[in-house]
Amino acid sequence: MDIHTLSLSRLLPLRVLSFQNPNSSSSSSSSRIPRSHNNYHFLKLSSPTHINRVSIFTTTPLAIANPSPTIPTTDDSVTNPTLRELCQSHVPHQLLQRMEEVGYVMPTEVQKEALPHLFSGRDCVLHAQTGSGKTLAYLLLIYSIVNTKKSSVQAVVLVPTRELGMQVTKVARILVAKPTGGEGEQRSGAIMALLDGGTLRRQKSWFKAEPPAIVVATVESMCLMLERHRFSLGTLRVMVVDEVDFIFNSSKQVSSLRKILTSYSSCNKRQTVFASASIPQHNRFLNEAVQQKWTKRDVIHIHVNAVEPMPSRLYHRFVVCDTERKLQTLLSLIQSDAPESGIIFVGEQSEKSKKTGNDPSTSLVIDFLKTSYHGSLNILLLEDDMNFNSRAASLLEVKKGGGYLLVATDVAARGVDFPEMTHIYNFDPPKTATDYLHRAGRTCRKPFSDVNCSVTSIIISEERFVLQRYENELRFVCEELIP
Ligand SMILES: Nc1ncnc2c1ncn2[C@@H]1O[C@H](COP(=O)(O)OP(=O)(O)OP(=O)(O)O)[C@@H](O)[C@H]1O
Repeated sequence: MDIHTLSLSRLLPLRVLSFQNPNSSSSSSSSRIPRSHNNYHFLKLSSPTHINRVSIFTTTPLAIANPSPTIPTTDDSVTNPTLRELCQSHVPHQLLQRMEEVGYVMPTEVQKEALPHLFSGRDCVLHAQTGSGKTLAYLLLIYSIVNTKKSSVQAVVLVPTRELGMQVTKVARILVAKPTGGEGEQRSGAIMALLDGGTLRRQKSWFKAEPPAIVVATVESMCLMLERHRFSLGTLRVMVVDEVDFIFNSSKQVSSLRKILTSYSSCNKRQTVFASASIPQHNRFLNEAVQQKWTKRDVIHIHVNAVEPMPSRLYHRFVVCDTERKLQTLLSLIQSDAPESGIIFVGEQSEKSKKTGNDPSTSLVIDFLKTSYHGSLNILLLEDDMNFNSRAASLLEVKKGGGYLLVATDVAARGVDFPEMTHIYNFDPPKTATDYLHRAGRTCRKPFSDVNCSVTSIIISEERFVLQRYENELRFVCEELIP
């Protein structure tokens, strides 16, 4: 078996290995961890104090990361290429212009490592931090392959939620919009979002009359289209599965995804990309991908920042209180933090709790904030049980920019980009370390920014050990806030 794993932080020469103690007065640690809050003081460290944070900076590409040997050079365009330089002979000129206009000039780490492999036709598993720019990496591959003027489906992006689908579609459309002063126009309808919900029927007939070049679809919608023979994968050149671990873990989606991948495996001339910030047991996954022929044998695993799966500008805190004090504690935190925008994650209501007629946590939090919070942030809700129009309306508000507090279930935890987000609150604890990672990853999403963001878990004392497990697994340190 010929699977290549490029775990950059393991393979690259480690440039800096720094151990920082938040009690030290070094400027780097103090700039990272704000020390004073109106109502809270950091009094206690929850983990051993001798190793507080391990930051590993891996900025030099290794020869092994490239398909051809690296020739040592002092030329900056080789060691530090721009996105234009990486994409030059692959992506249409107009799109490069547009990309720069939008603000994508320098590649993020995962883009720098992945794009040469993607352009060379290799199947790839993109495994990199939340907010590290995986979406742009696979969209650039798609635009290097498809002819948007042609009426046949050449690329499919599969996503687990409608919200993520809307976002990917938006970025895909922004990239092919006419650049200022540029020439030519894209075929309208070259990109289609095939997401569950109201417009699906209309889209199906449109799909038949004039197939789009690129389809962004939820797994279930795509499976339905295939089963009803409204669509075949025969013309496909590239398939991307975003948040792949989530889909494989979802009892609702996994069998549909397997059907799609099995059907796709018989296509010729195909390229496959899987993406996520978390791919537990990735070696097993890669083996299965090859065995099931979802990918070619030389699939490449691009693992960026394997040691530090969450952005290093993110700092983690927790506060312990009684269940009855949780809402009040949340309010105090919001008042002292004064977030630009924040998400309050709450657990999904169990079937049992629904049957007994209890209110879901989301309603409790929303109702409490609407009566008790008197700040300027707009209070919004996003949860599974909302109808599609209300979900879309909340997302639209969020996408207008900062200035909101979004009360959400984990439906908002995967892939959705909230660039203005500065604070995450876990009102209910995440169920797994992976859930923690994706919730926390909704902040710090401006790749080249140095703004600090925080994630705060409000827990009862019995939940402390669960958080400790997440700290060990994800290798971060959580500080206790004492009210
Ligand atoms: N090269 C770049 N330069 C500047 N900004 C970028 C670049 N690439 C991506 N971004 C921005 O970074 C943010 C995060 O990107 P993106 O949503 O693709 O991350 P991701 O890796 O898919 O995250 P997740 O794992 O959470 O899905 C977006 O706002 C995007 O516009």
